Amino acid sequence: MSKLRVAVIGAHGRIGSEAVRAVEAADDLDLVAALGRGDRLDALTEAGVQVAVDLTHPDAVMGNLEFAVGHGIHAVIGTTGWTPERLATLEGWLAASPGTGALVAPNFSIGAVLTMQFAQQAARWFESVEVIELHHDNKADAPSGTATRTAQLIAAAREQAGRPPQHDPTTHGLEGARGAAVDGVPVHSVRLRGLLAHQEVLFGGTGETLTIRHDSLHHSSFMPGILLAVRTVPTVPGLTFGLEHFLTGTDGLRGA
Ligand SMILES: NC(=O)C1=CN([C@@H]2O[C@H](COP(=O)(O)OP(=O)(O)OC[C@H]3O[C@@H](n4cnc5c(N)ncnc54)[C@H](OP(=O)(O)O)[C@@H]3O)[C@@H](O)[C@H]2O)C=CC1
Ligand SMILES: O=C(O)C1=N[C@H](C(=O)O)C[C@H](O)C1
Repeated sequence: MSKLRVAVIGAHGRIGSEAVRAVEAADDLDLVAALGRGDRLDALTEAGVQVAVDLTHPDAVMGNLEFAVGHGIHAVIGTTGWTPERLATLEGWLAASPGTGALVAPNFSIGAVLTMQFAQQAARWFESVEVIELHHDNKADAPSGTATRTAQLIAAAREQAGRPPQHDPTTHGLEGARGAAVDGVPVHSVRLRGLLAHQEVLFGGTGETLTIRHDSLHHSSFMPGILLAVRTVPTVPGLTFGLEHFLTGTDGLRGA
């Protein structure tokens, strides 16, 4: 069977360089392009790329995707900074390129995906909830894509359960002290040298709290999810948001 022809865009970055190694090590995948800043996107078509993995920057990702999707190249996107408007634009490009698939994944690690699902499950039962995300000190976006998605899922679950908006009695204090409200859920962003990617979801009820914590300790934590996404996205046309939609069995979640 012929190997899937894969490109990594952002190939010299923290996660991109790890993705290059993971794709190279996979028997069924062929890394045919590894693009960094300033490289021409034409290299994707010249190399006959079938799936492009974007791990760049919120300022770069839309241009990369317009080119890739416009040329019928499936896309796996880990780059953050997604807004409803950006997703709608990507959906428009996909609609004009029938058969092309794109997965936008706020987080490729299984633990982070489960954290979001557990948080969604817990949300209906607790009065208070706050999200704390902690990342390395070079991260461009805040809150993280994962924390934003987690808060959105929590807010939707609370609304579905008929929970009223959270009570916040704060009337005095410094701007920002209560974090950023994502759909009404406070999200606090810590940036600290030495960290990689971590998140705590804190729930509070009568006389009890529940904390769900996830830690990505190394960029290898994202690789089984990226490889699963690369292998799956050509079979799922249109836009998919969240790796959970590709997690149909544990057998797909392997390294090389
Ligand atoms: N979904 C997930 O599971 C994960 C997502 N991420 C996300 O991935 C993105 C990258 O993170 P990280 O690796 O830490 O960041 P880095 O800054 O380490 O890497 C980004 C790389 O992309 C390069 N780049 C910038 N613009 C372009 C462009 N137009 N074309 C090609 N390359 C470009 C940068 O080059 P230069 O150095 O010259 O700027 C850099 O080498 C972030 O948005 C981050 O949030 C990260 C980890 C997991
Ligand atoms: O920038 C990072 O490092 C990460 N970005 C993603 C996010 O914003 O959620 C995923 C993970 O947290 C690592």
